[in-house]
Amino acid sequence: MNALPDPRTLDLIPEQTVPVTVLTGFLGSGKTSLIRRLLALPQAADTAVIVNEFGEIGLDHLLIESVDENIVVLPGGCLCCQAQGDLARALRSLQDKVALGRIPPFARVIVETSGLAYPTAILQAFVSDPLRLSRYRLTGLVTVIDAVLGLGQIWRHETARAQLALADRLLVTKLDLTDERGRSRLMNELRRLSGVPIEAAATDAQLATQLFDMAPAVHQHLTSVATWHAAAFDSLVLRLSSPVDLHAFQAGIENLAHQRGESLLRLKAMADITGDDRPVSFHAVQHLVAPPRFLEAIPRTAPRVLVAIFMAGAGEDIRRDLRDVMVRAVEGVR
Ligand SMILES: Nc1nc2c(ncn2[C@@H]2O[C@H](COP(=O)(O)OP(=O)(O)OP(=O)(O)O)[C@@H](O)[C@H]2O)c(=O)[nH]1
Repeated sequence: MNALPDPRTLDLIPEQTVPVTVLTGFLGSGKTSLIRRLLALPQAADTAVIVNEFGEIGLDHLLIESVDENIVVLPGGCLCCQAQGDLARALRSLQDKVALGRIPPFARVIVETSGLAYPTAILQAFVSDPLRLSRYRLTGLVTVIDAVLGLGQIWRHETARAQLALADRLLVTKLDLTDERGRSRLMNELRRLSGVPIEAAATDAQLATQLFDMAPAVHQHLTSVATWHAAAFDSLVLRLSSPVDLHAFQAGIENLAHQRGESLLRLKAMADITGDDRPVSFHAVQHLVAPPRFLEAIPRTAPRVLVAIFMAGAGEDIRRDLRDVMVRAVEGVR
C-alpha cells in the first residue's frame, strides 16, 4: 500500500473567491445611476448585480437599463432585515445559474442596498456566515453621498449616519449641482465625520477601481445585529394604468417636490406617456427634480408605477397631493 503523501509537500491551491462590493447610500443618492454607468464600461462586463429595494415593487433593476441577465432583484423589504438568508440565497442562485449555463460567468458582484438600508446586517452576513458565502469575499462597503442633500440627510436620518459610519469609502455624486464653496464645505465636513477615503467624483475611467479596489474591511462595530427597521418612513405605490401627459406629470412632480420636499424623501416613476411609444422615468429626491428620461430598453410587461417614500407623519398630505398630480397628469392639465 502506498503511504499517504507528506502534507508538507502538498500545494494548497486557494479557491478563487469573487469580490463583492456593497453599495449603499441614502434614498436618491445616485446608486442606480452609478451601476448603470458601471455596466456600460468594458472593464465591468463580467459584473453581476443584486438589487434590493424598499417596498413591494422595485424599479431600479429596470432603471439600470441593462440587458444583462446577471441582475438579481430582491424586492419586498430591506436587505438589512433579511440579510443573512436572502443575500446568501441570491449569491448562491447566481452561482447556480452559471453552473446551469443560464448566465455567463461573472468575476465580481455589486450589491445595491435600498436607500433605507442599515448596512450592519449585510456586512455581518459575510463575517458570521463564512461557510455559506465561502465563494465570495467582501471587498467593502461604498457609501454614496449626494453632494447637495447628503449632509442634511446625515444630520436628520440615523440611517444615513449608519451608512456613513460603516463605509470603507465614500463616493460623492451630483457635484455638477454644487458650486466651489458648497463643494469645499461638503468635503471638509465629510473629512471631519469620516476617516475613510473620499472619492470626490465618480469618473468613468476610475469607476471600476473606485467600487472594487479597496483595503480589506475591518468592521469593529458588527457585534450586534441592528434591529432597526423602516418604521419612521412610509411608502406608496401607484399603478399607472393610463398614459400621462409628459409635461403635466413633470410639472406636478416639481410642484410637489417644491412644497413637500422636506418630507417627500424620494419619488420615482416609470410611466407610458401620450404621443410616444417609449416609457419615461421620473425622479425627485426631496426638492431636487431630474429631467424626465426616455427609456429605450424596457420590456413591455414591466410595471408602470410610481413609488414614493416619505416621512411617516406626512403621509396624509402627500397621498392627497399625489392623487391630484395623477389626475392632472392623466388629463393633461398643467
Ligand atoms: N445632476 C446629477 N444627477 C444625478 C447624479 N447621480 C444621480 N443623479 C440623479 O439623481 C436621481 C436619483 O438617482 P438614482 O441613481 O436613482 O439614486 P438611487 O440612490 O439609486 O435611489 P434609490 O434607489 O431611490 O435610493 C436621478 O434623477 C438621477 O438621474 C449626478 O451625479 N448628477
